[in-house]
Amino acid sequence: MATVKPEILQKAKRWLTDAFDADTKKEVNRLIEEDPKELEESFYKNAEFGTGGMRGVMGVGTNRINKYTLGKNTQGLSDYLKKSFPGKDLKVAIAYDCRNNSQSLAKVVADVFSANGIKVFLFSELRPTPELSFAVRKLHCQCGIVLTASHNPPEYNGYKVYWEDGGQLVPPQDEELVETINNLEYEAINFNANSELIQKIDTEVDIAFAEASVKNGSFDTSAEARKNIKIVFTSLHGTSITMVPEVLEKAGFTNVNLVEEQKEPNGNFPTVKSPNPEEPAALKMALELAEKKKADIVIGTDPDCDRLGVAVRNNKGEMVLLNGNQTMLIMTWFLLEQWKKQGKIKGKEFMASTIVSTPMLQKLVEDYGVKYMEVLTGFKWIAKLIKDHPALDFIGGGEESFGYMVGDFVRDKDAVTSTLLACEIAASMKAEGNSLYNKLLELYTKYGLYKEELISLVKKGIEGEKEIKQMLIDLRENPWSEVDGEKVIRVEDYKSSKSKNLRDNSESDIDIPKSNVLIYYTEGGTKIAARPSGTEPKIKFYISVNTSLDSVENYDKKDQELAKKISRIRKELNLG
Ligand SMILES: O=P([O-])(O)O[C@H]1O[C@H](COP(=O)(O)O)[C@@H](O)[C@H](O)[C@H]1O
Ligand SMILES: [Mg+2]
Repeated sequence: MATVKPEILQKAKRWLTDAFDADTKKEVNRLIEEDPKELEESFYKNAEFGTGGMRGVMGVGTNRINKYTLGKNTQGLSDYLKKSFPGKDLKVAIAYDCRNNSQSLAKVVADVFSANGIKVFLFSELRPTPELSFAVRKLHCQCGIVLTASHNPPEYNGYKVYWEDGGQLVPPQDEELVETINNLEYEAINFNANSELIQKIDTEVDIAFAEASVKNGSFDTSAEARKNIKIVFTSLHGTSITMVPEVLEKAGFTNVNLVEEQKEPNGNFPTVKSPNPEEPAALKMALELAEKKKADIVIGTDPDCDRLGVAVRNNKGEMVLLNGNQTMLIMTWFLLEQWKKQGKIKGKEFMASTIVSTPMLQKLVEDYGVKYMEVLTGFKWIAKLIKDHPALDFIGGGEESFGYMVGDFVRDKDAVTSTLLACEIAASMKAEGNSLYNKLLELYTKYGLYKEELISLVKKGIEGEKEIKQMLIDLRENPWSEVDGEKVIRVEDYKSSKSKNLRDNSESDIDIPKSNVLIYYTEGGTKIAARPSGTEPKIKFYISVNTSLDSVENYDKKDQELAKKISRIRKELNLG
């Protein structure tokens, strides 16, 4: 049997003291005696806040999601809220998703806040994450929490933290909060709930959120056009079932077919390998139903209903899954057209995306006379832009990772309104004798044909983390100088905030917060970004290539050329 490292044993033994319950101690003892490897994985560090809150595997230990790690977060957050809003009557809203333990962990979080004298609004059942963002502002809370691990595998859970603007926590608050949490002992967690301070919420917020979603996601498409579009929708066992079908109906979409087998919320996600609409396999059942029903559009949402996958028929009538960049492009185009039609583009509007998303978006947005802004990966950064620019109007924003945000009534990506918007676009295009897919190709003829591919290499645990770190160190030491026969002309290193022009060796500063991201640009317009995921044990490589497209008819041929180029790049750079 492998021996346990003394420092790990010391940390684990801390969990055998009176601050922990009998079941926890029993499991820690079991790990000490039987599973030193798992013990090390569970205790080698504290679970960290990443791109979208704290996420981890459920279980005992400092690096796991359990009532003690989340209790400590909540105790730290309670202390931090008191410091941040002195003298205010503090209020927080709490939502949870379909995952195993989400409901009981939500209760722990509610208990700890209330024990600290903080008023709690707790949804009585599972709800979408965007509804929580909405609720924070509607109920004038200083903070909000969602118990979810988004689209991660079933063994995960997590803790998303929202601030008073409805966006997820960003610097400097996130660092200050982590410091407060790390300085706490487990004995300091106050679990003694004050049930008088916990108020269940549902209908009132549901109605307001549904109305706001319909208002923000519907435009001037006729009632008849909406009836004419055949939709297949799947909630993939997640929270969207509580809201999306209702919102579609309210907006006048009458032909909605739900994937019955996936309607039931279930944290084991029994009908899918992974509840991530980014992975084509997740939409398999929905696509099968679409063939039976001869549907025009298929939409599936992730467990906490902030990301969505959209599939539509191509010009040969086959269903194809759009990637996040494509969904973002078509939604952005549609919103811009609507704002233009309504005479609302006046020079103080903006749209936003992230540094690993398609460069095509900027061209599209600026073509409409709208300002384009780019931030680090994560919708929290887009939400921060809205907060930081109160004098500007936010039209919408998205990213490579599936998900979109329409307007500013929700300050995170929102698969409720985005589902509605996707159906609205499909209906409006069909009514014009066009299609959503063909419209996308038309955009390519205007702005250039961009093709993107995300390569995610899974590297789990302590070893995986080391390997990912090393890969980025290696890349910094031996940067790519040529890719697919094209010279690299610029390298951006977001860790050192330096952008290096390799043509004249000049350097300039990058004016966004530091992050472990490298981006390469070649003379041929290829862009390759590399970064560790902040939500899963993965390193991510984002490849973007482009060419011109003279007509929609030539799309398939040109698209294949770009696909070949991407696979050459993958091979050359050894990206799996
Ligand atoms: O996972 P979600 O749906 O909460 O979404 C969160 O994580 C995604 C993946 O992040 P990473 O590339 O660091 O893994 C981000 O793209 C997204 O903006 C963020 O809100
Ligand atoms: Mg999600």
